[in-house]
Amino acid sequence: MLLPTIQQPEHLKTLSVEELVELAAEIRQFLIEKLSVTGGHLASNLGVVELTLALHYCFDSPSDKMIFDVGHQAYVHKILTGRKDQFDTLRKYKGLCGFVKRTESEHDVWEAGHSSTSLSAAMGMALARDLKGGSNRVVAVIGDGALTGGMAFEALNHIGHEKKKLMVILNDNEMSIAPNVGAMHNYLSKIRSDRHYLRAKDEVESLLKRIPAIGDRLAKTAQNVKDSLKYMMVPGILFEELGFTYLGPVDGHDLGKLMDTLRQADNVDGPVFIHVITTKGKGYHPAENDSHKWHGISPYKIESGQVLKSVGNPQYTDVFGATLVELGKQDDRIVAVTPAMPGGSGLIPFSKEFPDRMIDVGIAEQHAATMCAALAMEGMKPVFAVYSTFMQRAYDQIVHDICRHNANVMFAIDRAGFVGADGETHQGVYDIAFMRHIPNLVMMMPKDENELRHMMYTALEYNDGPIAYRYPRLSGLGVSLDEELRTIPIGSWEKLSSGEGCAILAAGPMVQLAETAADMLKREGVQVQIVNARFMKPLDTGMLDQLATSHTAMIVLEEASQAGSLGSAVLEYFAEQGAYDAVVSLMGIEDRFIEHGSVEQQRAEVGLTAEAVCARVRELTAPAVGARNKRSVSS
Ligand SMILES: Cc1ncc(C[n+]2csc(CCOP(=O)(O)OP(=O)(O)O)c2C)c(N)n1
Ligand SMILES: CC(=O)[C@@H](O)[C@H](O)COP(=O)(O)O
Ligand SMILES: [Mg+2]
Repeated sequence: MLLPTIQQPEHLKTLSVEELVELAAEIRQFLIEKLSVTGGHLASNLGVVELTLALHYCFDSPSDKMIFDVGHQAYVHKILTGRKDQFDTLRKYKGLCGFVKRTESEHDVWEAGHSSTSLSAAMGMALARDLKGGSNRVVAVIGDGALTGGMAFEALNHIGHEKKKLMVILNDNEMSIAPNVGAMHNYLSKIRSDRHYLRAKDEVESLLKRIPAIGDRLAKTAQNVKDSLKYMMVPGILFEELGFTYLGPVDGHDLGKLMDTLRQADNVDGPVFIHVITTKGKGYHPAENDSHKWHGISPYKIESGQVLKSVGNPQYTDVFGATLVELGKQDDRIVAVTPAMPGGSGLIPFSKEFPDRMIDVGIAEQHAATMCAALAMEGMKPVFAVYSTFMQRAYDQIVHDICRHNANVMFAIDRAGFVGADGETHQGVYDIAFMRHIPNLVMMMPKDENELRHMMYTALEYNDGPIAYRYPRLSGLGVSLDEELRTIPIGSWEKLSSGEGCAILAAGPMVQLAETAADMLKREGVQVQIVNARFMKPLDTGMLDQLATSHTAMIVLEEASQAGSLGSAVLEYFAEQGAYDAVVSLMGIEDRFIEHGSVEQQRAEVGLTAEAVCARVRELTAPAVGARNKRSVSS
């Protein structure tokens, strides 16, 4: 066994290629075993075992900067940099992060989680190196999916212009999470797969070398022929034309070839684009067979590949997907648009039913948003199906192209709230704050999966501009689903129980949390009012005015950033009304990033628990405090 001897990358340098091959097999087995218990991004990491070994064998991290795009495929990097003993805590609360993490190791030089940032980071690090007179290498590993992200093209354009010495390694496994899409993908496929193309390239190149330099005129012609033939035959001509030296395509599982190519790249004085061909899920049959499913996987049985999914109620996402099919049958104007997340967003059923009305644009949230605006202007009913966290990429397009045009776009915002194991880069906790202040937008969140369906129908029937519904990465409550869908009056909240003293305004899963707290308080003889504050915009100002007089205090309970979300909106309202005696207490997420763990652990960390709600109610309704607070707004 070689793996126990590898504590740091330098331990690799003494190994032979044969030993590295053996080590690669051990690492694969390690990943398959560990992730069968913890879950994680198995397929992506199985695909980069040899590539990561070759990188750490040939180059010298951390002085040489190794940047992993998205960072979900950095488990091998973590194994080789002294963290293999922490893998039992992978993606667990206070355990090993599932992405690159600077606080974990000096070898982790760039964090991500969101895709397509690695090339910009590489350019920044190369620029800084040169300004400081440094000589370290800068290497970015980017997947073919991440390469479809607009930022990557912006960086390629700039890198090719500046011609800084750096390496871009394209890990091309033909997969994003789902099969990759786009013209770039098709171009890469041509390079990847056309054997004749590759053989001809060698023949042409050796022929060209034999053309003797004769007479100026003929030599000029010969050079033109050479250039045009090169244009046809050099596989990565696109990248060459952008100013890179293109190397490849190279077998990403052949350690010898990989190392030769890295050494060749190292001798190039300028930007190099290395096209590496890998198999996502390499070495584990179930993952190779279905790398979409095994991109991010729950714990599983190694022998059978059977996933040990917890049996729960249908996920909100599944209810969204099924309801969209129902609505799609009623209205052929509905077009679903996803930025590379057809599976995660629950759109596979819709794509099967309406293949030409489910559009996967690749990792291109900005493009998706603006395209939806145009679809709406042309009379379609676009559904922008997007994770809250990834929608952050499209803020300007939402303002500039959707809301300013008052385009009738429906936002299906999934993963709203804490997301659990993906942690701080993926928490869906900012979208209320960054959307509710945009003119023309309506925003709502259902208390359960049945209300989600009614909200989807409400959005479809709403023709006055952009409308968003947001829902969590959770199982539903198991409530029965109404056959008949009805519209919900825009801006209407819902009183769920009666009570005096304190009213709890809650949205989404926080309604259930409020109900748990209310049951606990009832045992103390305290009856609180619960309100399903299901519209973030517009607020139900009529109910707010009523509550301000009928109750002594209000708590706004939300799994969102406390700054700028629903609680802020309520405070703003009362301040605008001059209702300074309204006692409003906010319970949301404080001003910091919340790392990976379970959703329950993340809620507990920020005090979103039934016990904390009870304590807040007691505090607000205690006679002395109530009177004192009459004059102020607490939060
Ligand atoms: C901005 C953004 N949108 C969507 C995602 C979700 N996402 C995570 S990994 C991934 C696919 C990445 O494909 P690729 O870069 O080819 O990596 P592979 O897993 O194939 O190695 C996507 C779409 C993301 N991380 N960031
Ligand atoms: C790495 C990445 O961004 C995606 O794989 C993400 O982890 C998917 O999230 P879900 O598991 O919530 O679909
Ligand atoms: Mg890929």
